[in-house]
Amino acid sequence: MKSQPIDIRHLACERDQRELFENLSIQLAPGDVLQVAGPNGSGKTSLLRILAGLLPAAAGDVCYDGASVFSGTGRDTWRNNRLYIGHAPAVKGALTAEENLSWLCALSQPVSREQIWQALQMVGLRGFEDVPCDHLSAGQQRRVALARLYLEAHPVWILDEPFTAIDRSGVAALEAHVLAHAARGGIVVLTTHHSLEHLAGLRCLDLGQVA
Ligand SMILES: Nc1ncnc2c1ncn2[C@@H]1O[C@H](COP(=O)(O)OP(=O)(O)OP(=O)(O)O)[C@@H](O)[C@H]1O
Repeated sequence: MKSQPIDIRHLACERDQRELFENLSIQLAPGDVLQVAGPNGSGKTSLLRILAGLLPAAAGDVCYDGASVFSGTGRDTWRNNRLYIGHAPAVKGALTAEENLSWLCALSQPVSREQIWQALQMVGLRGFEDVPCDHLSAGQQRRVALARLYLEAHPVWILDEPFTAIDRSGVAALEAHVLAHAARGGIVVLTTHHSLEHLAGLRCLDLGQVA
């Protein structure tokens, strides 16, 4: 699904009365993959949460298709167009992988059992559909959360540390999926401490140089 442009304008972030960054401006076009980099505590997660609409900005605006994502119909449109996966896998331990995905996806678009099984196969979890998530490893739990990228059709992905606890083949598969999404006109904003320099066309925003 093709994204509309994203315009981040003069954004500022404060946490506990400490300024993390200010006057952050960047435009993202369909096909862009942006890695938000920077040292621990520089505000990468905070920026992604602001973009996702989960944390208020101290100043500035973010526009999607020309409308502010912070209020009114622009906010509703944005919620329908962006998929945020936070740094904690956010799966419920008592529920199976299939039940978690069914529940998570129902918030945006209901999916069939077959679709869920296909997505779990894509992230290497075929055969684990019926296992409660608290019986899965850390990497497997993250794979359950990442299966949403194969199920939901949002043009904008906001991914906080998606590679954490993922093994080498899983990282390669996810990188390929991110590039394929961008090639279809999607936009991906992600944080990671992994080097992604080998990804063609990758853009980088270093918060260590913005503050
Ligand atoms: N819930 C919170 N309440 C108040 N301050 C917070 C909260 N979470 C984070 N902070 C502060 O905001 C700052 C930035 O945190 P953030 O998680 O955005 O950084 P980060 O760049 O993602 O770090 P890391 O690389 O360690 O994941 C930190 O100094 C942290 O203390």
